[in-house]
Amino acid sequence: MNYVNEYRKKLVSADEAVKVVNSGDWIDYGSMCGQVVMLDEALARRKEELKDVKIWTLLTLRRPRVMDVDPEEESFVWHSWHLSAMDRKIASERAVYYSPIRYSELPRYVREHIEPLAVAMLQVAPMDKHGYFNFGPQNSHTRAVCERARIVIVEVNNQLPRCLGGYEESIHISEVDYIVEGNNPPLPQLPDAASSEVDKKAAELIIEEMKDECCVQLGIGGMPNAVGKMIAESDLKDLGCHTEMLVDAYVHMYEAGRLTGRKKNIDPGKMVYDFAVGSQRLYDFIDNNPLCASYPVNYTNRPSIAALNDNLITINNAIEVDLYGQVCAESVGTRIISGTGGQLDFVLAAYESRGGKSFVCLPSCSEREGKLKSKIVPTLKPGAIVTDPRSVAHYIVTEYGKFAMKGMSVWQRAEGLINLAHPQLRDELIQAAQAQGIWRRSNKIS
Ligand SMILES: CC(=O)SCCNC(=O)CCNC(=O)[C@H](O)C(C)(C)COP(=O)(O)OP(=O)(O)OC[C@H]1O[C@@H](n2cnc3c(N)ncnc32)[C@H](O)[C@@H]1OP(=O)(O)O
Ligand SMILES: CCCC(=O)O
Repeated sequence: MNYVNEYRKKLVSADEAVKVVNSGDWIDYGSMCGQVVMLDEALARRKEELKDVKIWTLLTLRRPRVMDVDPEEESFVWHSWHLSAMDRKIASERAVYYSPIRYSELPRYVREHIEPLAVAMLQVAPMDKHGYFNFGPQNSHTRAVCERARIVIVEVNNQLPRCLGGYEESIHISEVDYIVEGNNPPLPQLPDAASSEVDKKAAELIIEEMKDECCVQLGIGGMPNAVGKMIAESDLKDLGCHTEMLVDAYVHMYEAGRLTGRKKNIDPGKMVYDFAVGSQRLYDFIDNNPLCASYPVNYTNRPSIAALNDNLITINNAIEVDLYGQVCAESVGTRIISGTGGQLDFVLAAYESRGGKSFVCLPSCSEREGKLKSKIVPTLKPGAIVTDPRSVAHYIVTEYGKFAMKGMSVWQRAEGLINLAHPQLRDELIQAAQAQGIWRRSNKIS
């Protein structure tokens, strides 16, 4: 079948396409590398005509034009399923409304619980000969959004890698209402940041717990990426990849011969991921690569699926951990930093996996205003969000050690966690533990 005529009929300018948006509408802007660019500029040009257009997105990587033209938030309201560093910056200037959700639940939530969206707009790769537009490196909940929208507008970007499924990695032209040919901006790049000494020490402690053939999930943030790079330099063999976010570290692991996926129980031989953000090297690696399989997040992150892989090792980051073992990975007190994302999904999945282990890693402290501030804290700051309840978190790791706290009593947790704190900050934590009634006389610090 030839789709060229249908393509021509649906092809419009960005200004023409965004005429379908009305005041009060809920619309979706695409996620991550797939957020719209030309359509965003065109919508921003309609600022004076529109009021209260509510925009959904997830993990903003480019500053949207609609935010710049509407500082009073009269025309456009920004909603995110997960905040990126860019969203945090926007949130310091104006409201960004976050919806707390376990990321694995998002496609079903979109399909079954939100009101139909007026418009879904998203970037896609150029149409293939079968009439499909590939979503690029953001499978996520994209297909669910398209199904739930009355009108679908695609903005074609020939820079988007074609990410093979899995499933739900593309949309057919018959399901698209308007096509806009974009100006092909390069993808947002996450620099492959150098690892600190603290990252390296934590990474060594985690790698000691890993064995050949285990399956690796790396979470978002500096430390998990550092662990990934050190895995590439280890002598581990036949590792597998089943992850939400594909990052450069997996390319390092693959190229170093560490990662073959041969022993995975599901999707053997495939690097399974939900979305990818990284350097151009990563985008080139996943492009049309049958080694990689992109899946919606209700496949990658659902604990009962991820856990089908034996020896699932999940490595995520946190902001603070309290002496009871509650993990906060998404706020500093009431100040939102990110979101639950897939962290809880993968903590649950690792424990369900035969031989699996979840690691939440963080530097023991940060230095602010010339003072060391512990990230192991007596209690979380007022308003801090518990990402992983104490009943599910498994290993906590800092540069000073690791502690498997699952099932431990509160006094064992206090001891184990204080041993992960910076040595200069341990005494005050012991005093707090005593005051909280979770320190026994026999407790000791190594
Ligand atoms: C993606 C997957 O594959 S699945 C699951 C992974 N998802 C998750 O874990 C979701 C929640 N986790 C996260 O979002 C991240 O891992 C984080 C936020 C915990 C850490 O990410 P990093 O990029 O390493 O964080 P970083 O150290 O740069 O801190 C982020 C911000 O919080 C601030 N911050 C972090 N800890 C503290 C603290 N204890 N006190 C004050 N501020 C803090 C930093 O200053 C920084 O602020 P800025 O962006 O305004 O400069
Ligand atoms: C998009 C969600 C990212 C995360 O899980 O942290």
